[in-house]
Amino acid sequence: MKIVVPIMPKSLAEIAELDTIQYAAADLIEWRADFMPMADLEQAARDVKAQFPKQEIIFTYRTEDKAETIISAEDYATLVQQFSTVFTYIDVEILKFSAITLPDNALVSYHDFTQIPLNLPDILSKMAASGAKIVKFAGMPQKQSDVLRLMTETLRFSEAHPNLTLVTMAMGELGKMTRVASDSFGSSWTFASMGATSAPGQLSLEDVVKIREIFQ
Ligand SMILES: O=C1C[C@@](O)(C(=O)O)C[C@@H](O)[C@@H]1O
Repeated sequence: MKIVVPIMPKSLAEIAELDTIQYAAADLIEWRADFMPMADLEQAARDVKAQFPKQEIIFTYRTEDKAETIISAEDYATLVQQFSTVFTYIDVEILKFSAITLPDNALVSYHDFTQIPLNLPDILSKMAASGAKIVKFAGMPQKQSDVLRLMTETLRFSEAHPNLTLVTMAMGELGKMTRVASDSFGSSWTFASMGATSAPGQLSLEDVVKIREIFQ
């Protein structure tokens, strides 16, 4: 299981202040660009790359969880085109922006902040049908059986699509175990935090590293 650590800088100054040595154990860095003013994104992209010269970086402009992130489909598509060539992977909310032309390094994602939907297999199938090589789902369980269902459906889907990199997690307190047990149910990556979390239930990078050492 690869460990992804999100960074969520709100300004160029915050990028400059990042203590990047602390991120050494991360296999991948996720730059959550949606916290930055749009006008600073180009410069910020250069600065983020300079801060993490040796690590693979995912560019993510999340719109699903923020009512205030209002972006037109055209502007979102422009962002995807512009930054897909700059970073290792680019997160694309494909079910929301379905008209988009996916770049080769797209990682398609869908989030449900209220539930683990009963049609999770359909959601995964739709995302896989986009042709992306990496498919990610994060949902909010309401009960323990939701967590088990996410794990069961993930395992089933990963076995049916062995060439796909599948990434799933249950958010919140109930879902914490999915963040350390990814390998055992067919999810390839887990997201861990450094300081502030970018989603409820994320464990710290330090804790995930420890747990991974015990499991391996
Ligand atoms: O898609 C994900 C997963 C995530 O929502 C999580 O639950 O850890 C955190 C986000 O930063 C990332 O883009």
